[in-house]
Amino acid sequence: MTPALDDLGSLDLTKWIRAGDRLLWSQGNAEPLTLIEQLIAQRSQLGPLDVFLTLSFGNHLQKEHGDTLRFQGLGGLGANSRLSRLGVLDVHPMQLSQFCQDIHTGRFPIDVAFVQLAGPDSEGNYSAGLDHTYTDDLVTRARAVIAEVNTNAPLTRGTRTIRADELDAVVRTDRPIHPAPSAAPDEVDRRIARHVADFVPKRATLEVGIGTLPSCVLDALQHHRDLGIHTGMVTKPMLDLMESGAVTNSYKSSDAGRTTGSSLAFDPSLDIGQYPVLFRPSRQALSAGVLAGQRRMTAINAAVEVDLSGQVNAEYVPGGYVGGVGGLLDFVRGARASDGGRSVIAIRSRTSRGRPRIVPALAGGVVTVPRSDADIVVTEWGAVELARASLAERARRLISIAHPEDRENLTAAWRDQE
Ligand SMILES: CC(=O)SCCNC(=O)CCNC(=O)[C@H](O)C(C)(C)COP(=O)(O)OP(=O)(O)OC[C@H]1O[C@@H](n2cnc3c(N)ncnc32)[C@H](O)[C@@H]1OP(=O)(O)O
Repeated sequence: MTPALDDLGSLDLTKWIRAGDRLLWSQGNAEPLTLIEQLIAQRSQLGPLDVFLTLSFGNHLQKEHGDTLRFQGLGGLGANSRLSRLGVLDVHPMQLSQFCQDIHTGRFPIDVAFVQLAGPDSEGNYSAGLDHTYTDDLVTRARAVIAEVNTNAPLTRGTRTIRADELDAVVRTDRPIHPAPSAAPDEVDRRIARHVADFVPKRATLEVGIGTLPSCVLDALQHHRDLGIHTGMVTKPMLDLMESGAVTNSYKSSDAGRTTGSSLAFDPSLDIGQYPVLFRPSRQALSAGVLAGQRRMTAINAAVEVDLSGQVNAEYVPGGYVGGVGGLLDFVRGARASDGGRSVIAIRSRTSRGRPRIVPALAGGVVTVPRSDADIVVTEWGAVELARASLAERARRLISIAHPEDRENLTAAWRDQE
């Protein structure tokens, strides 16, 4: 029988957490902030703990919490980049599919899980709400599962619901959901989006990464028809395309008629129950066979930088991690293995500080996508295809879409490398 803890005052984490434990919690909009605050408050009573971080939108963790909490994680995704730049985040470079599979099998053991849930439904069961990425794996595998049920989290259709007797403790809250950061697209983003849209074939199944650029790409697909979506995070622009008829999911090879995702970007104006969306754990959604089996799987993702041979860094900038492997390599390889599929890496040619993003050598030598997996690279200056091109041809093509003021330096650097 699950203890009902109606207010946080009755929650004493020392009942469930032991010194040396590894903790993992729901990610993105689903971070259980009440439980995290309680962990921070009680940390000195709990002893040293490994806190494993995935995607975070809030700045709740501070360097000084490192007195007891050892921060580890998949990278500098979202707000975790701050911890990396402060030098207190130990990164595990893992593909998201493998990470979730390893939690599921117990090869990457999690002792204590904090999960944000929605519900209960009319039968008394809970939904993973905004994040199905690894919630099922945590509930199945962790020694202790503590749930924060948020009345603002929507009930979402997953592959299963969570029974009350699978939870060790439940805290209820009506605190607002922490929003994802958002930035308005500018003309450069729109130019990139138009180039990307040219590579989206009829009846393609799309994966679109998160961030300003990918949202802008979705806006550029308004005149397409009968597209499908099989992605990581489901966002409002995707649901808008479902309403307009650009996305029908009719030609998908699996989950036909439904958009497939693993998490939902929270938007208080959305009634997600009205849309045919199925949320699957990432270990299923990112499985190589499922992605390769999709019709014209088209993966569209951002990156930090691309080198002249087509290697992609989506993780690291001088000074720390700002991204991670995430589902990027899973989607790139799945798209390339799919019949008629394409992988598009879309980047602005320079950062906001004028640093080139097409470079002779990647920062810190960090390769997220090997050059043998390169397909299409797009900037605001155009799009080039790298698959089946020689190294010399790749360099020539990539220099042609670099910022015009960087092309001479890049050409000289390439000659030096030859
Ligand atoms: C479930 C799934 O995972 S689905 C698949 C999608 N997931 C992935 O692709 C995982 C890997 N990708 C990512 O993490 C992200 O897409 C990123 C990091 C590559 C890009 O994310 P964005 O939000 O567009 O990053 P953005 O371009 O704003 O860069 C983030 C920071 O790095 C800096 N930066 C970016 N590129 C560079 C560069 N080449 N040199 C120096 N700094 C750079 C930016 O200036 C910015 O810094 P700031 O926060 O101080 O302003």
